[in-house]
Amino acid sequence: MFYLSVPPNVFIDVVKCASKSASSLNGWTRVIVEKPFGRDSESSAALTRNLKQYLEEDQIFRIDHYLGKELVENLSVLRFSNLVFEPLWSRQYIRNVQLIFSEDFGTEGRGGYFDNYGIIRDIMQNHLLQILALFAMETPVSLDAEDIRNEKVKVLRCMKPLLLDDVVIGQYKSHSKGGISYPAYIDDKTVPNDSLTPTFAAAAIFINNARWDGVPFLMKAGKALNTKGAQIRVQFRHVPGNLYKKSFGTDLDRATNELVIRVQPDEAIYLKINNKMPGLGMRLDRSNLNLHYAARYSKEIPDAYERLLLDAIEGERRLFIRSDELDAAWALFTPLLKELEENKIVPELYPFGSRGPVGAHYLAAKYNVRWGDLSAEH
Ligand SMILES: NC(=O)C1=CN([C@@H]2O[C@H](COP(=O)(O)OP(=O)(O)OC[C@H]3O[C@@H](n4cnc5c(N)ncnc54)[C@H](OP(=O)(O)O)[C@@H]3O)[C@@H](O)[C@H]2O)C=CC1
Ligand SMILES: O=C1O[C@H](COP(=O)(O)O)[C@@H](O)[C@H](O)[C@H]1O
Repeated sequence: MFYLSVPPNVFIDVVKCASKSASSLNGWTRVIVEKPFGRDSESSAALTRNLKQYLEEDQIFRIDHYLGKELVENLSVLRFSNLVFEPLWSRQYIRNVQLIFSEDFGTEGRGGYFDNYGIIRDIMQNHLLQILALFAMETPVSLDAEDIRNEKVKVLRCMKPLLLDDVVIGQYKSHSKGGISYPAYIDDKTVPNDSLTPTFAAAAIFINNARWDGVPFLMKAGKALNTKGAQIRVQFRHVPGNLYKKSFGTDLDRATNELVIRVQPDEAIYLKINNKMPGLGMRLDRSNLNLHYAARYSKEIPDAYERLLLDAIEGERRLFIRSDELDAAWALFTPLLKELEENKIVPELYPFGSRGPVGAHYLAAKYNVRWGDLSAEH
């Protein structure tokens, strides 16, 4: 097994040499490829074409380490093995879904790699989109790798390519707090000082199928923000004819159920519900039904790469990206990326350590959504 932890410009040479001089004669030869799998549809297709000169598709293991994270693996279990969730998993009950990634540090010396890609290619087109595909796909025929990947491809193909109007980009600027000064993205020595590369992006994605028609899937990813984490938030619709409407005042959104899958840190799955506060009066409260992993399990959660490497050794392809999945993913983002770059769209600056550009709030508001991670009681 070869793990290509090398710069992408040497992928093909390494694969060529490995397949000609070091492939197994009587066992198997597999190659794990790290992202970036190209920069857009064309370069990704060229990379696949070149790899396939030397390898069959089933020898190529394209890694997306988010698929190896415990709570991303658990997504299908949650959906397909609990009667209470699957019937609610559609436009009928779900108002919006949010996929949120944040880091509280900047590019810190990795700007050379990052500046050529930006946050949309670094996080959204792969990690967040993969989670979205698993979240939104139809029930697969079985847990077999091909059955699951078939469903992921189908749902990716139902998504509408992203529109510039549904995207906000940002870039962090320097900021001083408590006597400490935090650098701007362009202060990174490996980044050109006129770089327009986004370090933050928010986007609204729609899925053109019977299950999800009209439901906004909002993605948000950023570096140098106020927190580090990754989460999936599912905001359910209002209760029709709610008998307790008066108790919620004018803000009915606060009263809707929300399912939160906290991928990291401090893994948890919790459901926000309304309940009566104990006492003689009738006052309502919001509480969490909480599966908190650290409290429930004493066993350490394996690192995503541990799981994925073990799967590759065992020939299990379920958590690796098939070439048609990759094509479908690039088809969604390539027109947007081209438009951003050709028109030199200027990112909105946000201070290092902040909650990101205000544009992200306007984007959410356009679809009557509030980011769940920014609410007072998230
Ligand atoms: N670092 C990151 O944050 C991220 C990395 N990745 C991907 O992960 C992989 C590894 O990243 P990273 O460790 O940062 O990469 P580096 O650029 O630091 O290179 C990793 C290795 O590649 C070897 N290498 C470089 N050039 C050649 C060459 N011409 N021929 C043979 N070997 C070469 C280097 O060997 P030597 O030390 O001998 O020079 C080094 O061991 C890459 O595919 C990258 O795209 C993806 C996302 C983020
Ligand atoms: O692939 C990448 O992921 C890391 C974040 O991974 P995590 O497991 O620490 O959440 C990100 O920092 C990097 O920019 C990106 O290339």
